[in-house]
Amino acid sequence: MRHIKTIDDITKDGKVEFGDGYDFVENTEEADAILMRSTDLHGYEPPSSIRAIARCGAGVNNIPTDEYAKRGVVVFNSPGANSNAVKELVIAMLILSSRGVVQSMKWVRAHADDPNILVDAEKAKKAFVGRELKGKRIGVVGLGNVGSKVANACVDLGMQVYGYDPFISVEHAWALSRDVQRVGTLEDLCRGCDYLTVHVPSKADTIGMIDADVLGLLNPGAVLINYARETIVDEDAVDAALQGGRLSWFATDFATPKTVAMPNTFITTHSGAGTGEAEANCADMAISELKDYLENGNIANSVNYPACSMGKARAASRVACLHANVPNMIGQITAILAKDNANVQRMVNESAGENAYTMFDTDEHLEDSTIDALKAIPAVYRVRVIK
Ligand SMILES: NC(=O)c1ccc[n+]([C@@H]2O[C@H](COP(=O)([O-])OP(=O)(O)OC[C@H]3O[C@@H](n4cnc5c(N)ncnc54)[C@H](O)[C@@H]3O)[C@@H](O)[C@H]2O)c1
Ligand SMILES: O=C(O)CC[C@@H](O)C(=O)O
Repeated sequence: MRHIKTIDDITKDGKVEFGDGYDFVENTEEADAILMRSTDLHGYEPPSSIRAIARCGAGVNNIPTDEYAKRGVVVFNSPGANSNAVKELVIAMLILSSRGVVQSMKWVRAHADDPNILVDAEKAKKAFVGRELKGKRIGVVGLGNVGSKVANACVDLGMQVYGYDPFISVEHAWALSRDVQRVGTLEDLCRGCDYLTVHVPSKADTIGMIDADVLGLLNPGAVLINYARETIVDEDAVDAALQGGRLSWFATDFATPKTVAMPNTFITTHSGAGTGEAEANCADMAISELKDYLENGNIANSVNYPACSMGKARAASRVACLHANVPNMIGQITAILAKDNANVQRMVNESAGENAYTMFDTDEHLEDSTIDALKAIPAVYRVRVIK
């Protein structure tokens, strides 16, 4: 039996199914893996029983992924699984910030007792006249799972769409409409935009990237949309731009003490991914990643270890070593296996950044002393006997 600890409400209806051979535990010390969403794990040291953590969602800025890699804990996310949900809410924010929808609905509620409301509403409506999205210029920062979908949807709305992503993947470049014009700098993206929407992860080069200089390049009365992370915008600069009229509206998914005090905001409760479909997609992806890792040692969609697959574990034994990406690791591992006279059927070594993963199948089970010798290699973080 493998044991799973869940943190956060994974799905609204509570449905989280791993199937036969798994159960859920309260005590993390008894768990093999953690399934989670947005809880901040910085400062939290997982017990040694934890071999993997799967984040249902895209952003992993709530998890110290580098530190966990060095403890031999593989962190997964669920890329793209909630991107349609975010795209739809971003489109809603484009419309809400352009058409006075909320203000007009508020007027109706406030005049609910007016017996002539039908006639008076006709007079009131001129206060809520908006503008159309068609023909307006939008800049999309980050053209990954969410940004590429938002950009394509904006093309369909007849907008002039510009995109900026120096690290765009081949997959997303292919998915992007040919009507999205890519630019090489954030400044070129922002110059003359009526709308700016941000879809990048929170990391060193994106924190505070939407600052006073960038905002100053937008057209007066522009709209800023942030459904990525609160850290990406300089909140003081956004506040000043709203007060000074450079921005007419700021739509954000992050209710920080500063954003809630700003004028002209649409603020939601980190609800970009808040649909039953997105929750189920994220949970399904995260669960299958954890199961394949726990049962077969395969890694897909990890944010701190390389992708690696040897299919189902069918040989007598399968062992995985999580280690630093340094020279002579394979040499050291095979030398230890040779001492045990182990016959290796297959071996795979993959690396990503500072970390690497070596997995092999053998004809027979290795001696305990062999496993201990592998663990004793200085750059090895963890050795797993999967089978
Ligand atoms: N509000 C929500 O509920 C919600 C839901 C999903 C994602 N998000 C946030 O949105 C972010 C994006 O989500 P995604 O699924 O599209 O992720 P993704 O990884 O598919 O795409 C991110 C894109 O940003 C690009 N990028 C990275 N650094 C950049 C930089 N300095 N300048 C420009 N582009 C850069 C990457 O190349 C990538 O294409 C996530 O990291 C997460 O923080 C929020
Ligand atoms: O888990 C959530 O509700 C939000 C997830 C979202 O922010 C993400 O990064 O995918």
